[in-house]
Amino acid sequence: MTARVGVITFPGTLDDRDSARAVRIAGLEPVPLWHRDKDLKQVDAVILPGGFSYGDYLRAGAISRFSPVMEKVVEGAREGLPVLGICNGFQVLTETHLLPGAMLRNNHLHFICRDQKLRVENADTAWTSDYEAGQEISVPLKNIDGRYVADERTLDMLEAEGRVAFRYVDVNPNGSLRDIAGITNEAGNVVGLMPHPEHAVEPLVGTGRTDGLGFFTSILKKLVNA
Ligand SMILES: NC(=O)CCC(N)C(=O)O
Repeated sequence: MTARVGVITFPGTLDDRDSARAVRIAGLEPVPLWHRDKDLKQVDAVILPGGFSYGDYLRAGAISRFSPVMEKVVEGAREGLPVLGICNGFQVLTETHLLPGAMLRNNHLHFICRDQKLRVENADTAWTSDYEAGQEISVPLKNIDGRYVADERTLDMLEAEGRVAFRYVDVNPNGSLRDIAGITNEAGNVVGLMPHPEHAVEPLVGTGRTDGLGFFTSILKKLVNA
């Protein structure tokens, strides 16, 4: 028996299909969830995919956090449900305060779309256990509101607790403080990052790299082979 991973679609979500595909390639069953769903259909984990939910109006993720499904996501996350927010999904996670900090416009004010090198700093989370700490991976990055910020105290706390899960390597593409590309909550079940692992899971497409697959095999191991 395999585990079921919910993939939420908000109006304006773009990457739900690729996320579901990555889940399937890893050997898990993707379960489509709609932003108006009032329950999570008993899934074992949830992915908030990338895109422009609600057109990024007000602030990216600011309206999605009020979608009915988010009530259950927040409740589940607090009880240990694994949740992964990718790009716009990370923006939603900061807006719901499941993860600290906020995403601002890139410091150069442009949308960027390219492959980006990252270092996996924390390989002990639900979504990164199939990587080695310190491992460098390259996956696509595509956003305009990708600049991670938080106050100094929060940044120091994240560093001290090992909660900076990913850091940009070689170049900081957007002015994110301390080169932060993604973070985790204290328990390691909620992870958010700006780059897109779900777009780098098959050798025949894109750059041919499969560096993003580890996110999905990590959760497979946690849920099925644990
Ligand atoms: N790829 C994405 O998820 C884009 C995210 C986004 N809303 C931004 O431009 O910042």
